[in-house]
Amino acid sequence: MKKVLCIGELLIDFFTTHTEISIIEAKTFEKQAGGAPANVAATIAMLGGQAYFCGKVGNDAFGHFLKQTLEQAGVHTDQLIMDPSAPTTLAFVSRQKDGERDFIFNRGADELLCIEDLNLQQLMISDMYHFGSATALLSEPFSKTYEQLMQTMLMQDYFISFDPNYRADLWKHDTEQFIRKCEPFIEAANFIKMSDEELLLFARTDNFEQAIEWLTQLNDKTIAITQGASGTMVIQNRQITTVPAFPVNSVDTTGAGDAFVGAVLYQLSKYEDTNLSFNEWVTVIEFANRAASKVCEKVGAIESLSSLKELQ
Ligand SMILES: Nc1ncnc2c1ncn2[C@@H]1O[C@H](COP(=O)(O)OP(=O)(O)O)[C@@H](O)[C@H]1O
Ligand SMILES: O=C(O)C[C@@H](O)[C@H](O)C(=O)COP(=O)(O)O
Repeated sequence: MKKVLCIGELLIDFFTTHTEISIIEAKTFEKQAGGAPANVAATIAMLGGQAYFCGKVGNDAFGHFLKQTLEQAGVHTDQLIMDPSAPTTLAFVSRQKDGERDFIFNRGADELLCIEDLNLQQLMISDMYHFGSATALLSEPFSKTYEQLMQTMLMQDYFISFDPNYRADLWKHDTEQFIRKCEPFIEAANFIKMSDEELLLFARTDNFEQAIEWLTQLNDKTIAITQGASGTMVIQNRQITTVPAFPVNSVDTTGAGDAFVGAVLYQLSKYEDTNLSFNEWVTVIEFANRAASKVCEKVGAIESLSSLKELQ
């Protein structure tokens, strides 16, 4: 089984304890471990895969809670840096009726990850690498570190996975800057997961058909467009199909996208050769839809992964 390293943010998600309430009005919040690439690593480990995480938290109570949560999920944390000079990053999350979420990010240690913090030799022991841009590409030094790591993995011809994870409030709606930062990752990746909204952003159109046409020109990679309860569209060269979602009673979709990516990477890590045929990809996506739907049945990202054990 291949080793998968997920690089990016590990943070505390403080969810409003009531739904359909704004962060302004909310009085109480619930603490949960989160951070998109960390959620991916936890999913892989919970499914029985070999997951590694690389990122930075503060050497404070929140940082220790996060490290412990990842380790309990079975993720290797040798490359998780605990910085005594910065607080752990916090996100405040409110959930609306339509499943949309509002975020306020208090950035801390995660954005301070430098290449000098890392033991590159140890990082290179993995075979597959997952990048997600939610906070990583936003500011230096983390964005530089991220680009350098991606280029290093690309030169070594490792398998690269990418999830753009657009957060409008973090990027202050500067979609051009977001697209520009993501483009090298889209070019380098073997597997990309995007939501349908992100697809329209990258294809620079409001027309879904035109956006799909743009996608079919990205050769030699497999792209999954997640569409919530409508399932996932999978595209490889010019082949396209939609794999239906698993119907569930969804209470919170936070982490569904990450569980989806984690489940894809877990399945891929079991193959000797990751150059799968289109039909093999469809089977992988069916499994990932099932894993993602499980996460929708509970609140939170990593906390709702316990039900994945039955899928092992
Ligand atoms: N309400 C739902 N019912 C069943 N499955 C869902 C639901 N919402 C999401 N999923 C599953 O989770 C995957 C990712 O969800 P989505 O919300 O599209 O991603 P993201 O969290 O990245 O925005 C979907 O492709 C689907 O398989
Ligand atoms: O990393 C973030 O942006 C916040 C995460 O903590 C949160 O867990 C999340 O948004 C998960 O992403 P999703 O899978 O796209 O719901």
